[in-house]
Amino acid sequence: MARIAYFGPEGTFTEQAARSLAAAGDELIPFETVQLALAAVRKGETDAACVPVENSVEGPVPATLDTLAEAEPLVAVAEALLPVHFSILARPGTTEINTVASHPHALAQVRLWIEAHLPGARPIAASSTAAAAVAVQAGEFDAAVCAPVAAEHYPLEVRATEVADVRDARTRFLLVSKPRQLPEPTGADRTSIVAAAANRTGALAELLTELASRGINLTRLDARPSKTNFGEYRFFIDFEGHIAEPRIGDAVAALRRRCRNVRFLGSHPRADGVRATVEPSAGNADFVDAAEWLAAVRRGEQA
Ligand SMILES: O=C(O)C(=O)Cc1ccccc1
Repeated sequence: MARIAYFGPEGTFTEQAARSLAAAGDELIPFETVQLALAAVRKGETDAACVPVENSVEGPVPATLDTLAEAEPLVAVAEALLPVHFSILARPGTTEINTVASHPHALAQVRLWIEAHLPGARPIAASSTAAAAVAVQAGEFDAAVCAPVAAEHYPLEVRATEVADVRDARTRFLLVSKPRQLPEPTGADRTSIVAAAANRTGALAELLTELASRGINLTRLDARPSKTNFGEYRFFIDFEGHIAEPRIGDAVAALRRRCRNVRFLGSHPRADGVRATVEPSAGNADFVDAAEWLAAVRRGEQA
């Protein structure tokens, strides 16, 4: 039985994601921020943490990326992909809605709906969708934009369901733990790293070329400021494949050679099950064959 921290409070999308990743009997423990959920794993208070990492409409979740890049290393061991549509909750009897609170990612995804259905209502940023529900319950705001499950946790009235400006929006969540034995490769895996490229002409292009030349398909590239030197960036790179595979290991070792700093953020099965596309001559068998041939040449057994 594992203890799993999640970005809460109860009723967030992240709780839904954590439930989908947890095994029977695991204990789920809410934390008010992404940083606190990840700190709980680092301190050993929990075995893992579930946090949002990217949204198909709003892009990366900066708190997650920055916290994974700093302090003691953590690695993603699994991921979940949730469809994201929202319920609008209000206290029973509320007639006028002047303020609508939610997580900034949620507000950004219902801006048009609010303009059309609650004209003039002021959007208010809350730490999470469920924190907005708590604030509405306390009378601080009139309505909250929430995950559908929030209606089961808070005594609020559901005013609208299936709200979303963009159909089929999705958010990807990570289950993160201290570095430990990696999940087995499945053929449909994702590897994540964060790299501080040297501050010189072509440094990022060189990193990407290390991946491209080994036929590795990127699934995400985000730049975040290093925070210490203005104009210096960290690059978060996700790509298809598992670090146990020769071609992926070869590429990550090349990045380690080239960069001031590389941190491995995990290899795990993709939630969408999409198998890696491998270019001709860039398959694992090709890398193994080339390494065996080279070893034989070096032993003087082949030319
Ligand atoms: O606030 C939440 O419920 C979260 O889990 C973060 C989030 C916010 C908006 C869309 C998806 C996830």
